[in-house]
Amino acid sequence: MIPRIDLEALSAGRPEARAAMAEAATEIGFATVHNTALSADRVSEVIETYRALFKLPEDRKAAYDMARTGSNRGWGAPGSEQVDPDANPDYKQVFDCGLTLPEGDPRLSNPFFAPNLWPEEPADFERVIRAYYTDACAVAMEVLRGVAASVDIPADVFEGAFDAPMALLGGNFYPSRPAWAGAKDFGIATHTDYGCLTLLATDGSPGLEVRKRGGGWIPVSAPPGEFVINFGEMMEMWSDGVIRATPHRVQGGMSERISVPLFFNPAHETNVAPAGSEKVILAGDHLSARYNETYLHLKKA
Ligand SMILES: O=C(O)CCC(=O)C(=O)O
Ligand SMILES: [Fe+2]
Repeated sequence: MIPRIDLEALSAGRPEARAAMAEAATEIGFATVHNTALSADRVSEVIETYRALFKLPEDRKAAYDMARTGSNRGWGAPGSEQVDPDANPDYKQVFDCGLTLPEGDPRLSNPFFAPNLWPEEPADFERVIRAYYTDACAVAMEVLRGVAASVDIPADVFEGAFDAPMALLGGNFYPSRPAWAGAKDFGIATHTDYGCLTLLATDGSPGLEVRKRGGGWIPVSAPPGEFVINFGEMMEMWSDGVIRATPHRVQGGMSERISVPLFFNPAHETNVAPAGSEKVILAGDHLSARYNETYLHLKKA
C-alpha cells in the first residue's frame, strides 16, 4: 500500500522508481525511501543523541524551553503543541532546531530564523544535530527533484526555492502511552504537515498511522537508514492538489519511541500558490499561521 522507493534509482531516472513516486505523491501521500546518502549508523547516532537529551530530568531541559521564546526552537515540554483542535495537546516532548544564520544576519529577528537553543548536554548534541540538519536537507532536496521528475512538475519550480529554507528539524519523544490517556489523547493527534516534504527517521518502533482514503489507518514504520516521506499543505497548494497532504497520527503504544522529522519548508518569500494562478500565498505566511495555531505558547491571546 505504501510505496517503497530506492532513492538512487529515483535520482537515476529509473522508470519503476518514478512510477512508485508518482503513485506515492498523487495517491496515498506517503512512501518509504531507502538507499540514501544517510547511513543507518548515522541515523542511529542522531536518534540516540536525541534520546540522551530527552532522558535528562525536566529541570535540565527547562533551560532550553521554547515556551520562554517567541519562536519554536528549543525543547518543548509534553503538551506544548496541539495539532488537532478537537483533541487534547499532544503528550510527546519535542526538540526543534533550524538553519543557523551568521551573527548579524538581518533575518535573525524573524522567528523562523531565531537562534537555536543548543543544550550543553549531551556534550556533542549541537555537532551531531547540526551536521544531520545539513545532510538531511540535501537528501530532502534530492527527493523533491525526484518528485518533480515523477509527476511532471517543471524541475525549476523547486530549484532555488530552498536556498535559505525555513526547514525545521524536530525530535519527537513519545513515552509509552500514559495510563491516564483517553480517547482525545495522542502522542501526536491527527494532522497534516504544514510544509512541502517531510523526511522522517524513526528508531524503528511502530506507532505512525496514515489515514486511508475512504477510512481506516495504515501503520507505517521504518528502521534507521530508511525514511518515511510525506507531503504537506504547501505542496498540496503548490501542485494545485495533484500532490496530496495526507492526515496521520501517533496514538502511542507500550514502548517509548523516537522520531526525527525534517520539515523541508521553502524560503520565506516563496509563492506556494498553484503555478499559473493569480494568487499569492507566501510560504512564510502559511507557516507562521499554522505555527501560531498549534504551538500553545505562540497562540495569540
Ligand atoms: O512520529 C511520527 O512518526 C510522526 C510525527 C509527525 O507526524 C510530525 O512530527 O509531524
Ligand atoms: Fe506529521
